[in-house]
Amino acid sequence: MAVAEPAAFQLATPTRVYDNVRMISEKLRNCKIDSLPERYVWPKERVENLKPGNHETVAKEKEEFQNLSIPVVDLAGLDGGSEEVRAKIAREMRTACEDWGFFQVINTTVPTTVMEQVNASAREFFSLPVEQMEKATEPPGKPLQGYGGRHNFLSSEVPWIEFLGEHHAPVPGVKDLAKKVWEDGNPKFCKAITDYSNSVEQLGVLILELLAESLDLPKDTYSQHMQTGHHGYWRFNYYPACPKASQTIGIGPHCDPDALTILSQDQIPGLQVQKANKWVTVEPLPGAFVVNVGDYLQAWSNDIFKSVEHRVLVNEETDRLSIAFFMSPPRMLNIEAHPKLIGENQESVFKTFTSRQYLGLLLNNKSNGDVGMRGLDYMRRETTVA
Ligand SMILES: O=C(O)CCC(=O)C(=O)O
Ligand SMILES: [Fe+2]
Repeated sequence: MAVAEPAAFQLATPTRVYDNVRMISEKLRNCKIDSLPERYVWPKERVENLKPGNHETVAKEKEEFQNLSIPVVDLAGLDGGSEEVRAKIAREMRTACEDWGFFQVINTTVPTTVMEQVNASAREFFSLPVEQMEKATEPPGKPLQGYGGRHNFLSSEVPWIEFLGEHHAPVPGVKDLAKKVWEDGNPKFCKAITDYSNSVEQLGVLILELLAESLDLPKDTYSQHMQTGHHGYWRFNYYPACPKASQTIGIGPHCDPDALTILSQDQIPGLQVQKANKWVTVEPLPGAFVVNVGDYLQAWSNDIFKSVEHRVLVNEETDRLSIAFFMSPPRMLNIEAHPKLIGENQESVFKTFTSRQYLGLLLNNKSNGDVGMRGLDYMRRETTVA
């Protein structure tokens, strides 16, 4: 294995304290400032074709891209127990994961009340005074946990986002997090997140089973790694309205360093997926989840499924909330393709690696899309890591 184990997850630059995006948004709206602070302005070389994330953008794209849109897979047929229907749904997912790396699922078993409660909890958190939200800020060694809102990490330009995230597995972190923010530990908030994480994780397991079946592999090929010691991480992404939406970005282009991501977005468009050199906006569908292949699933599938670059636009008038759940195998598990997917006398496309090594590689800033090479490209057999 050519990639060295990281000493510790480190930030490229020390954290400095700035206004958070909600404060800047308010100052812009009240004309206390008339332009975006420089660190939020993303140069054209780094992000092409920025525009506000709104329904007009979706409508224009539909015309321009001739209705190109990410596939929608309807799970309703699974209830009937028919094997043919299950195989058809699995095939649809496979095609979507090969062609797009993304699809939306509708008619899932995730209860509407669970989604209503978790959305309300996210909104409750992001309406707190900044000082209270910041009680959930983690030290720089944990850049993606707790509350994040005054960014200065990974790149010189910072994204227009506030987030709150924690592990659900292997050890659920929500209670400790809530205790820091609310004196009584907000049991309702903890329950909402726990119920949501459990339901969405179950949906993820089902999708991983269907994807394994679609490749003619045993059903539990991937889902077996989501039973114990696996990582489930939830994150609220909150993008306040930005009057200068064409100058900044909610999340810059990236691929997800996980096996599978399941995302619920509100009805404000913003998520864009790279397809045939175009940024295609994912049209919000009520009750749908956006599912995407992460880097580990691409490796597991021996490059059949694609972990595809995506990014998030912000809206000029309205805030946007998305709730993500990231699923990964245990940190020390060797990630490698099933032998059936590797041709005779051939090697797998990717070297064997663990997610621990992989995250170390990303966080030590070898690659985050910025340096022209994706993290997973470092794991291709033909690549030598310096
Ligand atoms: O907010 C979204 O729609 C997508 C968020 C995302 O890509 C992520 O959290 O990794
Ligand atoms: Fe993502």
